[in-house]
Amino acid sequence: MSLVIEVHNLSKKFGRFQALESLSFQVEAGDFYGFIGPNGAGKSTTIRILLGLINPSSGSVKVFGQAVKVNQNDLLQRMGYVSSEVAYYHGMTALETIEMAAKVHGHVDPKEIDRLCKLFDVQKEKQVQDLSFGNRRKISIVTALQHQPDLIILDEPTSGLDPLIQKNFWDEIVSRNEAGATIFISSHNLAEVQKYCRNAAIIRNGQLIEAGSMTELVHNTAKRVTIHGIDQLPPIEGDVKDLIIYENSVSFLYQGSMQAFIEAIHLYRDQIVDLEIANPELEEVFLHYYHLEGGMTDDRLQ
Ligand SMILES: Nc1ncnc2c1ncn2[C@@H]1O[C@H](COP(=O)(O)OP(=O)(O)OP(=O)(O)O)[C@@H](O)[C@H]1O
Repeated sequence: MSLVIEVHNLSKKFGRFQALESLSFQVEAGDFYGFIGPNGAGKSTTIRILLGLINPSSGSVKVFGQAVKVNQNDLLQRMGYVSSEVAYYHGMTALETIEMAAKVHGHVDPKEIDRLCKLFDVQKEKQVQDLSFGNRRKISIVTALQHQPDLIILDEPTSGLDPLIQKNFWDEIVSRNEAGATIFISSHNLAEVQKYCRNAAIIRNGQLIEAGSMTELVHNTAKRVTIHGIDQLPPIEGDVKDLIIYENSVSFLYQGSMQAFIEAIHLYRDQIVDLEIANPELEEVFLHYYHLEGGMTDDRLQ
């Protein structure tokens, strides 16, 4: 399988601030890849480097096997990008803005513009400065998709979109992925990432903390255990977090040996009426990583 994105030892400094540090990950052709991390983790900075909008301080970035800066124009023809913030030239309508972007690409089918505008309910004749945030975001989605890119990079694409448009958006992105496009998405909506992405990377303070398949990310961390019939935590050896004690049940995240767990709950075998062991939601996995020692401290100013 060929690689569409190769990020190797990438570092970026803004003055004395180390925004990215030795970041490495790869995205294969046809993947649906999630890029997650809290505010300020370095997601947009990485994406801007991938697009050649800013330069790395060190390390290398390749897209479709080519150095981004060397072949930027050719590469951008094959990429579609929805940025986290949208700004357009005032005095132009939504349609004029979309058509201007189409001219830059040079090979956009007007019927496709029309289809996408209908799908996302774009207010074509309104001036961009008069549009709401969500309606401006729709322009950015149409301009990112209209030229049938092979790589679609989405930075917080659904923020500001109403639920109906969000659904249309995901249907469209899934069908583009099924047709062969590679999707790279940064999002704070972890339910969304878990639902659609096959692989993901988690970054914190500019560093990669985990990357792998969505199944591995969710399975290799703690399990969510709920025991019905008792109202105290059995003496389990292992890592127990996020304990919630209800009137007649306990629920917690457990990471440790299953044998130790079974031995501990065996002591309560006469009281236990039901037992649930589930993989946590991605949101719980995310919190697990961010509450590791030192997780929230940001000491990147040097
Ligand atoms: N041009 C810049 N000059 C100085 N610092 C910057 C610049 N751009 C980004 N940063 C800093 O780099 C860090 C990473 O920013 P970035 O926008 O990549 O984070 P993010 O993960 O996309 O966050 P969010 O989820 O809030 O969008 C932040 O602390 C930000 O303040």
